[in-house]
Amino acid sequence: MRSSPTGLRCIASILDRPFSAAFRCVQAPAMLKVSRLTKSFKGRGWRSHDVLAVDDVNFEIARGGSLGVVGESGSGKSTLARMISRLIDNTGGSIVFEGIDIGAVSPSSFVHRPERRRIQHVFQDTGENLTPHLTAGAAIADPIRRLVGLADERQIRLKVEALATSVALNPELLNRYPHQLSGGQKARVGISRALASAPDLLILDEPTAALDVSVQAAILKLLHRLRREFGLAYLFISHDIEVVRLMCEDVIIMRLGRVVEQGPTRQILKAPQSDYGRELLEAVPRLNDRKHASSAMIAPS
Ligand SMILES: Nc1ncnc2c1ncn2[C@@H]1O[C@H](COP(=O)(O)OP(=O)(O)OP(=O)(O)O)[C@@H](O)[C@H]1O
Repeated sequence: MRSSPTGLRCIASILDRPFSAAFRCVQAPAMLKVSRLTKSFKGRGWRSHDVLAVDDVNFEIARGGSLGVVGESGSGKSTLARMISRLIDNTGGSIVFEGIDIGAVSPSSFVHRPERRRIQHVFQDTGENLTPHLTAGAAIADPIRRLVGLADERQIRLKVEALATSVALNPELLNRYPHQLSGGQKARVGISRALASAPDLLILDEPTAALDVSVQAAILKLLHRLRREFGLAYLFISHDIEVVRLMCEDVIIMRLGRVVEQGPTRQILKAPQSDYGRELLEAVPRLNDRKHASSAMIAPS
């Protein structure tokens, strides 16, 4: 469920202040540098043509930094995220992570690279994507075996319990199957899985889109705390510009594959320079502005 204007006010009051304020003054060298990144999907079938899903995108994320990506449906946000996680190949440009152009590594080779465990992708509806026949504990143990290489069952169990504790998931729930967990509990399992390999960068693709507002606020709070505790950097994709306002120091606004606005979130949201940026913001209510309460969200998928 998407957050309503009331929900946004509720989240803001729960959070007290934008998470991003705590991190704003820290300037660190780029951990991730994306340059001229492009993805074109080949057209298939009669009268179809290629789709330029991401077109010449450039940005940097510092260690521990956070970049929000907003834009209407089909603007290329998920494609951008999937290229950085190396789930799909780019057709042009570079993705330099800690000095290595991982954009030159094919997705099939990337699974064997040391960078694989350092960049983790949290999918939209992460909890809904859990394997039905694996308990929560088994789902969290999977990346510990696969990516961390732990084989000792006792050590794995201890690590699973520590991860569950770090995301405030009661360890008693680890024996349950996904259908026996709430949406928020499943989201916590999904986030634990992403944290299992001690990543430096989390790619969060609409991580709270499927959750209702109070659960959304709890998960956003959790993500904020994890970022501070583990020094994580976030690439945070959202339709919800208010969530990005709360979570990210920097933002890019995408339209038709291109970046139309880019810079510090506070600055961009206060004074967007492009027509599209202005349109987007006009469609979003201020947290305490009842006048615009009916048009809360950026166009949904
Ligand atoms: N595998 C694919 N083959 C062909 N075209 C694709 C493929 N994946 C995405 N596209 C196209 O690329 C464009 C960008 O899609 P993408 O999913 O990245 O947008 P998005 O901004 O994440 O949208 P949403 O917010 O709805 O998830 C769209 O026009 C989409 O139809």
